[in-house]
Amino acid sequence: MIKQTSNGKAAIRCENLTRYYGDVAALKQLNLTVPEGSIFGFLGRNGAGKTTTIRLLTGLAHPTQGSAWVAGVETTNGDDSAREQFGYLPQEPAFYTWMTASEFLNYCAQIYNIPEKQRKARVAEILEQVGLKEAAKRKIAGFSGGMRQRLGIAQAMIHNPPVLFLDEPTSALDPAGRYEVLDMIERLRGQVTVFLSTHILSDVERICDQVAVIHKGELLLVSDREALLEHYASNAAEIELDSSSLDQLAAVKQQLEQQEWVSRILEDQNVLRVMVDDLATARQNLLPLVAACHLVVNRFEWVRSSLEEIFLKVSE
Ligand SMILES: Nc1ncnc2c1ncn2[C@@H]1O[C@H](COP(=O)(O)OP(=O)(O)OP(=O)(O)O)[C@@H](O)[C@H]1O
Repeated sequence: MIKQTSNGKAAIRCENLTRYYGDVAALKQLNLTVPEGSIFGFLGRNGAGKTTTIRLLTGLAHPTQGSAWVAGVETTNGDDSAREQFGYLPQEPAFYTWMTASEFLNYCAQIYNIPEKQRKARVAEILEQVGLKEAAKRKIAGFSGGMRQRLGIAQAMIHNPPVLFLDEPTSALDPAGRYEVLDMIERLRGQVTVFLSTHILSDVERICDQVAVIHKGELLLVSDREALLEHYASNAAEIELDSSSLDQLAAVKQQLEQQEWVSRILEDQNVLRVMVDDLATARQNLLPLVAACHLVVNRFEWVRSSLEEIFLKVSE
């Protein structure tokens, strides 16, 4: 497993965390340390065990085995003493949509026993922080997906916890909504520790300092993002074909797959990403091979691995 550097105290820690649902092992023997102040990406396909992990780490579900701590307070001992230490945004958050954003947050502040005198100021502060100040008096019913998720993050942060758990905060959003939510999360860097589960690799690649990959309830790797990319860095060439050559794509792909030095080919519309094991041989042979197919190529470049390739490699 690649080394995960530790920069001081752990914001989240668990030992042998395990959960069975009947015969289904939703999570097996998870040992994890999330450094304080990091944006931690918890990456896995649907059904990998992400929600189960978050529910166990926050004490919302009970483990079959193992223990967990958030900000040094145990969450798996059956009481709610750790409640103040974290905020949680579920995968499908529910809102009272007839309320305005500030009414809703005021209500959340009451649940957390924030004294009445401080509530108004806290609500105004958090609305500003998540970029909803202008929408404070608008009813939630009219909010976009991105606005709702930012409001969800505001409710999770209302009591100023040191740790935030966000379960797939971007998966139901369109590209614009994803951008605004990721941008907002990125601005939290250094203020809180963020544990963000997702199946979207580009989100992790964009904002997370640390990455863990979970697959079928098992932790496959945990690493600093850069170390991960470095470790798995394979060389790849991107070939963007002109639309006039698209009908030859399948034939070219087949030819490339037969080469010993090609390890994998990903296809995305008119772009082929050819990953190679032997760079020297590939450099000599790839372009001539493409040229021999009489393709019209708009772009050809050598690139390094993306998280997507790494994910495919480790979760096969
Ligand atoms: N309450 C439950 N009862 C039975 N099985 C469950 C329960 N909750 C989760 N599971 C099973 O545990 C496994 C992990 O589910 P989990 O919801 O944690 O995955 P996930 O990575 O969050 O996926 P998704 O993004 O689809 O929610 C799955 O096989 C799921 O069917």
